[in-house]
Amino acid sequence: MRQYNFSDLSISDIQKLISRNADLGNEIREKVEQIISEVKVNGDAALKNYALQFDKIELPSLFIEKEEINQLANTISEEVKQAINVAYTNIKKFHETQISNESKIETTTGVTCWREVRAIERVGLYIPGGTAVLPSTFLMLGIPAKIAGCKEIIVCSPPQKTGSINGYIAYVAQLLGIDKVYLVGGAQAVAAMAYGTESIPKVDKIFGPGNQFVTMAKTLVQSTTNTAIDMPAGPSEVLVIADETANPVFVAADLLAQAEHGVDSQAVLVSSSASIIEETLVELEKQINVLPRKEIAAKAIENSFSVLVTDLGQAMTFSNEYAPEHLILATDYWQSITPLIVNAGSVFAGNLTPESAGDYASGTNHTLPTSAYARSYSGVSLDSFVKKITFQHINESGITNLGPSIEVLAEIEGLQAHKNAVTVRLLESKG
Ligand SMILES: NC(=O)c1ccc[n+]([C@@H]2O[C@H](COP(=O)([O-])OP(=O)(O)OC[C@H]3O[C@@H](n4cnc5c(N)ncnc54)[C@H](O)[C@@H]3O)[C@@H](O)[C@H]2O)c1
Ligand SMILES: N[C@H](CO)Cc1c[nH]c[nH+]1
Ligand SMILES: [Zn+2]
Repeated sequence: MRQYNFSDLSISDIQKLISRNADLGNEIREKVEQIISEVKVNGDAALKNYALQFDKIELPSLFIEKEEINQLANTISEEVKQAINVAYTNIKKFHETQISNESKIETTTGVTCWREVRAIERVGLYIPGGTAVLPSTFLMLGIPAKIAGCKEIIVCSPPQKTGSINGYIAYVAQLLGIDKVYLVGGAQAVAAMAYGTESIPKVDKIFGPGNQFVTMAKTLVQSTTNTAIDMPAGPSEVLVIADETANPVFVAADLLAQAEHGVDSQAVLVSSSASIIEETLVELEKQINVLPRKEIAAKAIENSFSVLVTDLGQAMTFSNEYAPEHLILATDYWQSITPLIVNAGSVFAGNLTPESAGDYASGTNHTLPTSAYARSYSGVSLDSFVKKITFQHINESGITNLGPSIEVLAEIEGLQAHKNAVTVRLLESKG
């Protein structure tokens, strides 16, 4: 982990730190463009070839259905089912609070405006399954999709060594009432959902996190098809703000929790205490050695850094520039700095709040913007699965009241037909 002192950093140093590993872009873009065009032209055949090439599996069928899903779901222990049920309940509770209930407004006499919510009809959920299979991501995407009432929910996840999905993914599918899962991963899954293949229907919007191939594919199909995406949700990252009240054992554990996701993950420590930084570095060494994914975590930590700041205010300045996917406030004084937060995907407040809680089971969604997209995007929520359609109704007093203003505005824009659409009604209502 590289170490910096905030007061020694120039603006361009800060820009460099904030850019993460953006220089990987071009090479990955070319590869992903190639995958997308192959899927567009050769459909299912291309998907089977990529399963062989990247996942090392020969697939007789690109999907599994209800019977096999139920059999696989039965293979998991009661203890795991219970834990998944706890997560399911909390995530559902939190997302149900997001059901919107807007009222109609009469903006001026006789003119009523309102919005009505409609579910996006066909959604595609990408559940990562490369270096780790993530049933938790299935909960995070499937629950709001179901609450929203999406008619068709297409689920893609990379095939496992068994040529199928694992029992945990199957159990979540069963809980959500999803009867089909496509065994397709990576950029090819995104291409399939954006263009459609013989087996996989084209969807209106693609959701879900993934590695750099998945994230690049989402970004590309968004600009070349009419399929939307949730957001760029790439390699996981965390920024921990720690003061002298922080516990270095907890801080190191939180940094490693995101570092173990992938070699391209970033774990950033911003602290007003030099000794907390030192002790955390020692803890990192200790804790990393017992991790099964220690090689991955070690690479990510190597690509990560710490910044020594003068106080919590300066820590927040850096954090807002970095715009982390996850922001942990490892301080007893967290309430004093939450008003200063401008950019973050999700915030974990106080020393007893591990980021893992949000990853799994507290209720908030873990599909969040990475690579500084937290500056402009929110994480996935119920809103991501719906459209809000505006309506208006104008009665006779409304057109009499508002019509003349519309006529003037149309006139100054030189749009006579717009003006006429009002004038003919005004003439009619005057009799
Ligand atoms: N931002 C978020 O909200 C969030 C949430 C969960 C996970 N994540 C991130 O998701 C990522 C999951 O990545 P993963 O790799 O484990 O799973 P993944 O499912 O995203 O990717 C696996 C697929 O990548 C493709 N692939 C692998 N190597 C390739 C290559 N050389 N060329 C082309 N395609 C290739 C294969 O098709 C494989 O099936 C991690 O980076 C994790 O940090 C982010
Ligand atoms: N931390 C990931 C989001 O960046 C989500 C996740 C899934 N499982 C564990 N963690
Ligand atoms: Zn995680």
